[in-house]
Amino acid sequence: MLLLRRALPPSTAYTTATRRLRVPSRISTLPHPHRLATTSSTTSIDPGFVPRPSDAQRKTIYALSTPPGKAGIAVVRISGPEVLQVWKHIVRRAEPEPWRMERCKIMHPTGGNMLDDGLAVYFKGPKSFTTEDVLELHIHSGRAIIASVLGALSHLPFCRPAEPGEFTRRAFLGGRLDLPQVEGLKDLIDAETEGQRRLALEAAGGAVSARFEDLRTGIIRCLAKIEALIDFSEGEDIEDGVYEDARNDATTLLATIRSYLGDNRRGEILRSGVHLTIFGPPNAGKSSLLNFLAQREAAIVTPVPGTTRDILELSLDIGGIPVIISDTAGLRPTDDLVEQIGVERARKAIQAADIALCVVSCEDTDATRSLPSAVADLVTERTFVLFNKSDLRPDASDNEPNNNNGTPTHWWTTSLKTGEGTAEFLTGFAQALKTRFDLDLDQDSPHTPLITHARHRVHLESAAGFIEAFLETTAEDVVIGAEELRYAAQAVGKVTGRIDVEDILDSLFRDFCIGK
Ligand SMILES: Nc1nc2c(ncn2[C@@H]2O[C@H](COP(=O)(O)OP(=O)(O)OP(=O)(O)O)[C@@H](O)[C@H]2O)c(=O)[nH]1
Ligand SMILES: [Mg+2]
Repeated sequence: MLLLRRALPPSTAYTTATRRLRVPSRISTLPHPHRLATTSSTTSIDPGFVPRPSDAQRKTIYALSTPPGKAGIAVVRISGPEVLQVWKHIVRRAEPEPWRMERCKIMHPTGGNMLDDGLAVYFKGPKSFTTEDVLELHIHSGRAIIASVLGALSHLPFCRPAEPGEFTRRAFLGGRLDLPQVEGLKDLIDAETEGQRRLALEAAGGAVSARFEDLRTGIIRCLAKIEALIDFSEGEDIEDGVYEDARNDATTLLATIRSYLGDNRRGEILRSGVHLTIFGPPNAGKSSLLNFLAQREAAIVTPVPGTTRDILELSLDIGGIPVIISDTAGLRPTDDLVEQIGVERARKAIQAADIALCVVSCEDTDATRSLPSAVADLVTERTFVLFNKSDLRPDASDNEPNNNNGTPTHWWTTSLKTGEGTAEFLTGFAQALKTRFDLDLDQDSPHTPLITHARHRVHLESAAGFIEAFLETTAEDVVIGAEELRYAAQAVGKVTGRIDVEDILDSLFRDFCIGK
């Protein structure tokens, strides 16, 4: 049996621990929009109503939720405590049956004229997107119809137009979404490639939050063991090896966090795009390659070496991966001031890139495929190489590139003029990108990167720092150790917006096995 030395007198230790656990900024205790004060008088639509409530008082918001313009359907979303009043004045029917779509006439609340013949569905809170009462009006999408319906809603004194993102903000405040889900929802709407869609869907669905929450729960379990040591007075016994258990758990948690942090920024890259810089000697076909990838004449191509001077950037989808490609000036010594600046910019772009693709003309290499001196030092085993203009050197070998800095792992031979080798290049290049960034888009969630936003990384870094600090403490300093773990849990909780550990601690303490 391990007998514990108390770090503080019993009463002090208990109150200190209890007080520390009460984190006042608990998100879930924020006033729920349903509980915000509204008065029955604000529901009046008497035109002579004085005074009109301020925007801040008008809790029912409305907005067009679909893009404006001509289309089959537009959806106007209304959320807040006065939704049933909106129904009464706009749809003019008896109370709606929740979650059931109803065909209805959309009427002007004061004018009495019909605005459109559409559909309406009422989502009774909290089973709605915002957790408030929500009404969706499905109307025909045309500028005049949309304007008339939004104009009609503006006549209701208890309604106001929603601020950007306000529906999602209410969903967050109502506890319907946490921060990674909010980020995921935004990323999902912004997603332009398959990879981005999958990543964002996972976050929006709550899987990312669940993984962060597992991590946080793990830290709190560890903390619970340390708190147990603090709370037992001298002479009381507790299971053997609790402190060692906590240290082992903390070591495992630290390794897990470190493995998330050492992900080569896969999630951030997949979300925001791989930065790829095309470089090489002048006239090798760099701009031709950019145009081939973009499937349009984005860059000027001429037989004159030194055509490209500045950096030209394009965003493309290559095999489901978002890629931001930069075409650069050909690298060569030059007296031309403008070209010198272009070459300098090219060098900086190579350094800043996640990946670089060196384009070399087959004419500029020999049978051993030595790379031209202007680029040789910039090509390493992490650079991809494209030998272009194979039509001009039908005898060109298929050998690997020969370089002083290490042999590139991926290279291809093409003629962008005849199209020879371009299909193999495209497939191989997309695969090489996936391999390089470990982005296997065909795999299911266990492979999905956890960190997709810089703020996730910041909070995980600080959690790792606190766990390391805990591991540096000894059994004599359990109170300080507990504090470090509590900070670590809070740091992870900041990712999801959950920073209160008390609820989990309570339940863990209840279940915690104490050998007495
Ligand atoms: N024969 C042949 N010509 C090509 C091929 N690819 C590009 N070209 C030509 O090579 C010339 C230079 O192409 P660019 O794409 O402008 O080359 P670049 O590397 O961007 O050149 P700079 O911008 O001057 O550095 C143009 O006349 C292209 O039409 C190819 O595969 N075969
Ligand atoms: Mg060019």
